[in-house]
Amino acid sequence: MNVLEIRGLVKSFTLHTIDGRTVDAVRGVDLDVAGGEHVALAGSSGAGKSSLLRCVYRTYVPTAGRITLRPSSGSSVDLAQLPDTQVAELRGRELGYVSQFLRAEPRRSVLDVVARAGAARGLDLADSREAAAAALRRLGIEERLWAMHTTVLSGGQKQRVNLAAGTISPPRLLLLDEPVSALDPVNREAVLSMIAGLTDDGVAVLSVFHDLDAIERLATRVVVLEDGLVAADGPPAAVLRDSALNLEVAR
Ligand SMILES: Nc1ncnc2c1ncn2[C@@H]1O[C@H](COP(=O)(O)OP(=O)(O)OP(=O)(O)O)[C@@H](O)[C@H]1O
Repeated sequence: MNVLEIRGLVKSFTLHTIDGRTVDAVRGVDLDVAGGEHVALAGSSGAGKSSLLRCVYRTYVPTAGRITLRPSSGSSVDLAQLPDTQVAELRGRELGYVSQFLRAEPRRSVLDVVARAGAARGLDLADSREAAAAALRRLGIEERLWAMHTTVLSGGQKQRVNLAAGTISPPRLLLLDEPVSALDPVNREAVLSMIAGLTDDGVAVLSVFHDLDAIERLATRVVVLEDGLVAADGPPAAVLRDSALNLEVAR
């Protein structure tokens, strides 16, 4: 069953500082993601991949189109039209987003940051701290780092804390924007297996990886964007080897 159905999605930006010029980042995209499916967005720089993810998470308000999310209970909602307060509620249990950057929280410890994400997903205080500890162990964050402030972590540690927070109590739909870009090979491997496990558990995943190997290993489908439009949609093996699509995915 589809967890996410996007129809006719358009996102345009008006550049007020440059003569009010308009940039059309997403120009009419249709896309479905079912539970237990991992759809990877591919395509060259500026094709609209991150803008599309941000429209689904509603960091960006879409210019036109529908983004239907089927929550675990209750009726479907159109994320494109939903009031901000209801979007905030959905960002708990239903909708998760992990970008390559950890939002700086100067006075919070690593454990707090992850536990707060658990609380936002509806866990009570004790459960959220326990779940945070489990998530940090899963991501290989040593216990000696848990009391530290997130600002002092290395790039790779920050990225793993971010992943721990994003997956502490897996949402129904997980959006990933280059989540392994700062990781060393060992940690990258651990994170890729964890993401594969989430898909096996039925989570719907929509991702951007600038890494062909990660896409081949994790994706059940690849959607190639070109200039804000879908240029291809199919199984990874077929789509990634279609040289005509001129994929600029960094290895
Ligand atoms: N906040 C914004 N304001 C203005 N233009 C934007 C904004 N965000 C994205 N764009 C523009 O939209 C287009 C698509 O950008 P987007 O970041 O979605 O592409 P992408 O496929 O994710 O690229 P990359 O692989 O380089 O991250 C680009 O031309 C970009 O400059």
